Amino acid sequence: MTQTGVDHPFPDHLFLVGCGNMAGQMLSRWLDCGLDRERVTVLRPSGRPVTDGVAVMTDYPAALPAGTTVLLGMKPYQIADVAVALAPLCVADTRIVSILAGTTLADLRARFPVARDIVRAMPNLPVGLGEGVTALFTDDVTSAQAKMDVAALIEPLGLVEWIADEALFNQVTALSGCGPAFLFRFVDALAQAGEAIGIPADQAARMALATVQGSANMAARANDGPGVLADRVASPGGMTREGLNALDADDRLLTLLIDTLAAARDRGEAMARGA
Ligand SMILES: NC(=O)C1=CN([C@@H]2O[C@H](COP(=O)(O)OP(=O)(O)OC[C@H]3O[C@@H](n4cnc5c(N)ncnc54)[C@H](OP(=O)(O)O)[C@@H]3O)[C@@H](O)[C@H]2O)C=CC1
Ligand SMILES: O=C(O)[C@@H]1CCC=N1
Repeated sequence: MTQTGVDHPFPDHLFLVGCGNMAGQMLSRWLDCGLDRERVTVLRPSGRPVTDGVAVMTDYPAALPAGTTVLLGMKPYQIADVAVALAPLCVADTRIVSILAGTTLADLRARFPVARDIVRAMPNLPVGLGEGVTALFTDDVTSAQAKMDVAALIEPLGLVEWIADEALFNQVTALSGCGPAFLFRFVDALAQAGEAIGIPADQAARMALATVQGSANMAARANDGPGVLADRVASPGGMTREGLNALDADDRLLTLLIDTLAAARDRGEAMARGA
């Protein structure tokens, strides 16, 4: 890695295969952090521009520049077609970072046999703000230098967590990769619940979102865990305790969330089996 952004080391060249919702957020953050646009190429079938100065192609180049890191950012089921075109362009030091859900490292190694350094990454959408979570996994074939360089690339996106056991990758994806969707649902439900008990809809929506935002920021800065913070809102004999009692009855919320994460995890496992 030779190009240095404001504070961050970036690869000599970044080749994004797909640049939709997720890879687009990653790229946006990297550009904000000083990634040189001339060192980025995006391949996307639509050919839609990404942003000024970033080259967009609709087909593969004849070769990849030396020191390229490839970000696989298309849909997981497209890996077969992508690999047929991309694998011949890879050399031993082409680095591959895959954000494909449910696509194992073994699968990637089989499709890109020449590339030594392959890392699975599971980001989530707030990476665009530098407030995301990205899980990383690789094996011992990937060099220590590549591990450090990929971690450095991911670091400006937010929290980085290396996962020791790939078997946990679908669980982690369920929690943090899918997590923003679950939280967005919660915000919606909180607003709808407010409306259901009589608050005007637009006001309930604004108040629900601001409550979640402020509370998340507070929890992130607090010395105490969220359980203690919840109890601090609840005055003895007061309103919050009654509400928490409803939420906690028969572990309703916990059970719902376990079911939610398990369903997402199971889908990842099915995708890994090719379903
Ligand atoms: N969305 C999320 O929150 C998260 C997604 N992921 C992973 O990110 C990946 C992309 O998801 P997401 O961004 O939501 O999807 P999008 O549909 O938003 O983006 C898919 C991208 O792939 C491009 N594409 C389509 N067909 C091909 C092809 N044959 N070859 C190369 N590129 C192609 C599309 O091109 P075009 O722009 O021209 O349409 C688009 O840029 C998935 O593998 C998913 O598992 C991981 C974590 C979170
Ligand atoms: O829904 C998906 O499959 C991807 C993985 C995590 C978020 N989106």
